[in-house]
Amino acid sequence: MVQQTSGKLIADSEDRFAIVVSRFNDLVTGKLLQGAIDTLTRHGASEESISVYWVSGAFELPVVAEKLAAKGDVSAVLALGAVIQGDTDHHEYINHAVAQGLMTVSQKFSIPTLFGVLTCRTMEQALDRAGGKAGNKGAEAALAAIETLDVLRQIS
Ligand SMILES: Nc1c(NC[C@H](O)[C@H](O)[C@H](O)CO)[nH]c(=O)[nH]c1=O
Ligand SMILES: CC(=O)[C@@H](O)COP(=O)(O)O
Repeated sequence: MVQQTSGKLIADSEDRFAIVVSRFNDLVTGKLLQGAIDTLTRHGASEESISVYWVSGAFELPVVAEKLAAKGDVSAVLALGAVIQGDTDHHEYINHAVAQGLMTVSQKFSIPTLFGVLTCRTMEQALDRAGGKAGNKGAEAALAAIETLDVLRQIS
């Protein structure tokens, strides 16, 4: 019989969630943040268990995520941002650096560090993924945080 483990979509009362959100394109990131908070609370997290930290741009997400993970008093870090392509390749450097930086935090501290960063070509694509027809990447990150924490609890 194959043993399978999956996580419950109900936050544990001991879970503490840190959300790091970037202000660049805050028309979008504010919606990602609200989606994340709404999803966490709808799935059992108390408002008191959620802390929010604002940074300038997506490129600053990993350094704050690392500091929070290193402190050892959060269960998961959700990183929310919206990178929208301009006229140059700048967005590519940001996107790859942020993704790698957040993955490094996750693996270095064994704390779920969720990639809730939109990497879009247009503002329309971003809005579609911040509560529009393509969902809300912040809400997705919140669900992934809750489920991953439960899987980790079942392993250790
Ligand atoms: N163009 C976008 C940026 N650029 C700013 C960088 O994230 C960073 O703050 C700056 O390079 C200083 O280190 N940031 C976004 O979040 N979204 C963008 O579309
Ligand atoms: C992704 C960004 O940093 C964006 O603002 C850069 O725009 P541009 O490529 O036109 O300099």
